[in-house]
Amino acid sequence: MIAIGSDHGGFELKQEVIKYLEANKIEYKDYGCYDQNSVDYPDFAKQVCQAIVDKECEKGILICGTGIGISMAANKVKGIRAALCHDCFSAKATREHNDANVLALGGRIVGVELALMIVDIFLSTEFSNDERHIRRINKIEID
Ligand SMILES: O=C(CO)[C@H](O)[C@H](O)COP(=O)(O)O
Repeated sequence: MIAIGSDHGGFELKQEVIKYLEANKIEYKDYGCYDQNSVDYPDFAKQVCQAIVDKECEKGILICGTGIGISMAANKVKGIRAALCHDCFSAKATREHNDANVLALGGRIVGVELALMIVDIFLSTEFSNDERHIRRINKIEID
């Protein structure tokens, strides 16, 4: 199950990502927002990240205007490794090297086709399980 959330700046792209998930029969839960009215991105980051921490969802996708604020908020949550990716290489590398569990996107930055390619790579790439990457990820964790 994928948790997805956005603010108003990411709303349009979130709807496109949802269409992609549905077309590919990928289960998801939409934590909002549900229209283009102005909202605060940390509220949606918190809900999506909590779903992952609670193991209700395996991974998350968070979208705001730039992807920056929402990834900052997500990375404050213990156990969350959010990666802001606007290219395919980063999406692959962050799964293989960082075992990122949240993908952040900027709805005002990236086009739909590229965003969907990034989502596809992020969701289909496994963590390498390499000892050096595990060691480094463990050093990121906050108390
Ligand atoms: O990208 C964002 C945070 O990083 C927000 O989507 C952006 O700041 C919202 O801006 P506004 O309230 O002017 O629509």
